[in-house]
Amino acid sequence: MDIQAIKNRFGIIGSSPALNYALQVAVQVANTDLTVLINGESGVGKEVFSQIIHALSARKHNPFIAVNCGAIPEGTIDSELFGHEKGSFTGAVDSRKGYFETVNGGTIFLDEIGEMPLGTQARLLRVLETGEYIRVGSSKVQKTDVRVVAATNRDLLERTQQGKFREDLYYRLNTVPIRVPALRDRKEDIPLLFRKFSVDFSEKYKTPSIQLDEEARNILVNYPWRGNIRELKNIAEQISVLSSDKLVTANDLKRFLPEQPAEMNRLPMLASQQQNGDFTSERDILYKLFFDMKKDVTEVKKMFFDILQNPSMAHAADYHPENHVLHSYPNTGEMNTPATNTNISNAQPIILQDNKIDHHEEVEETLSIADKEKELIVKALKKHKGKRKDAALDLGISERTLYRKLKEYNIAE
Ligand SMILES: Nc1ncnc2c1ncn2[C@@H]1O[C@H](COP(=O)(O)OP(=O)(O)OP(=O)(O)O)[C@@H](O)[C@H]1O
Repeated sequence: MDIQAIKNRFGIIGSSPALNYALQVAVQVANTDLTVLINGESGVGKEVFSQIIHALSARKHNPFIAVNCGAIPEGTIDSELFGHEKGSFTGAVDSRKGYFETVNGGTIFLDEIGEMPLGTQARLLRVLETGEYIRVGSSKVQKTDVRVVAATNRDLLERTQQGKFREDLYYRLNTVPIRVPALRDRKEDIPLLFRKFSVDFSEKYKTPSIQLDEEARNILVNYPWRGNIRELKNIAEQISVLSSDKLVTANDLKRFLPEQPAEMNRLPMLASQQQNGDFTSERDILYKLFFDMKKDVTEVKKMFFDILQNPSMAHAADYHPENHVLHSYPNTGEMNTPATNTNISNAQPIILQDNKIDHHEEVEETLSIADKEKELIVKALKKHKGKRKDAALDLGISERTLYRKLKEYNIAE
């Protein structure tokens, strides 16, 4: 089948040889029942390969399901994949079919296979080799006919050496490997993707499509894109929404790229516009408002932390919110500070009008909730030697939420 037709059908942008080769392999292998292991960094677009393989196979009229092994807690993954019997564990009030049962005849895409617990790997190996599986809490062997396409952004061979991934399963899965190249290894695709996303977002947000000047284009092409296409798409969306000037210069672009201070990344246009004291659209004002509100939330959070650490500060006389001017918003003109004086690029720390407690220095460090959250996540993972389950427990969030946040903040483990 023609590769260009595949690209059109699945919305795949790019013409680099490495991408074309990966697509060629996917097309060739689709109509066999071979197990496929898709390899590539996070955000390179592995999932669409599994869809292509299913759609071009004889199973195309049967179910396809994508399961993210990294997002399912260890305690429930066996039951989700293979089902369980009533009463097999606390909370199993009914028996339930697993995906290998419901997808019988179709394809299962097991994303983040490297995160699969060892016990589940044993069950998976069995189903791959014999088509047999057993529901959790049952002793009855059942049969299924499911094709497995797996994906990982990890070095699975290294995981086998660490004892975290079964070697026999690795070789079983790796029957046909497909390597989806990182964006930095297919630089020629970057401008094409950016253009496509810019057009998509201009339609979505009903704004004129953004364009890059030559210098900006060079920066875009040479940026490392550790979050790959997902990151490029996010940046294109941010610029589409936030940039008032539709011809984006190198300086404009740099403000969006993560090497720059986080605050500037999020609100680049406001910073430049405010130098003129001139807000030109309602949306700009809204963004400014959100930004100020976010700072205030940070401040309130900090107050609580301070109170928790030092309960004596909680006495009414010390903390009456009405005594504190947290911030002023630009929209009403009723606040203490006129909008035009509020310059984000020179954003002053929020100073509580409280003469007993001076938060000045600490507040400067904690302007962004996102940065703080990211820092805590990295700390927790380090503390628990990369064990997501323990890190999530320590952070007081679910593994699923932790997983989402790792993606959101592009945290490599
Ligand atoms: N070639 C492409 N053309 C256009 N959009 C793409 C392309 N490849 C991926 N995308 C888009 O990039 C985003 C990331 O893709 P996807 O989720 O498939 O990556 P992934 O490699 O599976 O990531 P992860 O390993 O984190 O699961 C998606 O929004 C997807 O639609």
